[in-house]
Amino acid sequence: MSQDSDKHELKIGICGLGTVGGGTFNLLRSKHAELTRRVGMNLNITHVATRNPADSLKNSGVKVSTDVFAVANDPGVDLVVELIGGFEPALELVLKAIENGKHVVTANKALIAVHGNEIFAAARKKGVVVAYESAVAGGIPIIKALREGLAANSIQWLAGIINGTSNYILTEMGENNRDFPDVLKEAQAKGYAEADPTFDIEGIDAAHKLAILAANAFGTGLDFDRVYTEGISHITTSDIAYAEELGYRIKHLGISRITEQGIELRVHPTLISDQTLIANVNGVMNAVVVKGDSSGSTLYYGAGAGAEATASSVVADVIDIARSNRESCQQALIPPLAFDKLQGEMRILDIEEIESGYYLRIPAKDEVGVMAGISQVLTDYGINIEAVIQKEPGYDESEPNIVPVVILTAPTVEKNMNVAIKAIEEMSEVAGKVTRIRVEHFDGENE
Ligand SMILES: NC(=O)c1ccc[n+]([C@@H]2O[C@H](COP(=O)([O-])OP(=O)(O)OC[C@H]3O[C@@H](n4cnc5c(N)ncnc54)[C@H](O)[C@@H]3O)[C@@H](O)[C@H]2O)c1
Ligand SMILES: N[C@@H](CCO)C(=O)O
Ligand code: NA
Repeated sequence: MSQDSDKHELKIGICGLGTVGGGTFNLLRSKHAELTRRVGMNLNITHVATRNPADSLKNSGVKVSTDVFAVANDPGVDLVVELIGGFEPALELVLKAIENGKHVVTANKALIAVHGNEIFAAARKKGVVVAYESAVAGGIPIIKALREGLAANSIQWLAGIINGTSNYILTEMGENNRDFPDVLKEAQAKGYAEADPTFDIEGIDAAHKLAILAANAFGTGLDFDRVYTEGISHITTSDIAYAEELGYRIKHLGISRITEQGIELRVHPTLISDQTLIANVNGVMNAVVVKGDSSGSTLYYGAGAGAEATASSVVADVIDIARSNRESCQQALIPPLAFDKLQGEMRILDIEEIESGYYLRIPAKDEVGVMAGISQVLTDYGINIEAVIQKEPGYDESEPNIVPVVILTAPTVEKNMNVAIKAIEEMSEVAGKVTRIRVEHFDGENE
């Protein structure tokens, strides 16, 4: 850490100068004078590590390495900003920085969700901070809101659009009827997607972020392995159109809720009423609704990805650390997670135990009595039908002999719905797999 002589300077090392690293470098440099005035401390980039150093770095006065460990081992660095992404060498790098007594700021949700328990234990031992605001919902200060703004609440549930790439794809499919691969390519070109875009479209990135949100909201450990994870790759433009006909939008949501039975941790496409605020969050924007027992429901909205928005959160973490250094706080302003002691073992519910409404799209054959048969199966399992759409044969051009039947059900336990779906698929009048999308109504979301 800094010597007394330079305690008014925070020496920053940045590892990785891609989308977020480049944005962070530019933000810290372009706002240097203003940030110094606000924080009362020089936020100086002293060392960067990048694979292919740009010529413009040569005369920048910043030390440049190609090896990220040169930054973690540099005595002229107080704080390491990890923006290389992935697990290796990011984990080793972060642990090395901590071992060397340096604070860490990272945007790497995969790393925090999967290895956070180990990283925070090491940081606690060394008395350094590991901050990760930029890892969840890009530019939205959601970690700060949970940790500070809502600190007096018991959180009852949270739900969010927390993957910008998926939201961008669903929005473009719905509004402009565009093809999935085409929109994904565009999201990649804009720097929104992960290095491996299956993380975005299969829900893994959202599951990383949900694990981090839930740990902050409910004081649990990081339980990424227990997050039920489903992506958007099976959603069709027809599903989006049918949902709209019924007054709903399809959004990829991360949901965590405390129930009497345990805690829900799940990410999946979800039908939500088009009258809710969150249903109208489009493009790369993210939004998180948090229901506190005192605050009621609160909504946080902003850009979920992109160089500048994400850099805003990286630099906010740098500023928090600078302030806690400057004020010689006894305790770091940013604790490892929201709670010093984790809540006792809280049972994480299996997806089969969760109750929700369902949207079912059933590929029926054009035969007499098919609708009566489907209704009978649902009645047999005690599942109420709330709405039905039945189209004429050939409505869906890709399946000319099929009569699509779309049903919205009242809430039921998933285990019950699984057996009902199996029974429907076994009907001779049904031609294939049933598409199922969960439906949610959040109490108080629009208050
Ligand atoms: N792009 C976003 O909008 C966004 C938003 C929030 C969080 N994140 C997270 O931020 C991190 C960085 O994402 P990005 O979009 O900036 O990725 P990126 O691919 O644009 O940048 C990563 C950079 O790190 C460099 N790098 C990787 N390994 C290295 C190594 N061993 N040594 C030196 N350089 C190395 C790469 O060459 C690249 O320039 C990831 O963890 C990502 O999940 C990204
Ligand atoms: N790939 C992520 C980046 C922001 O975390 C997304 O699309 O949301
Ligand atoms: Na954030």
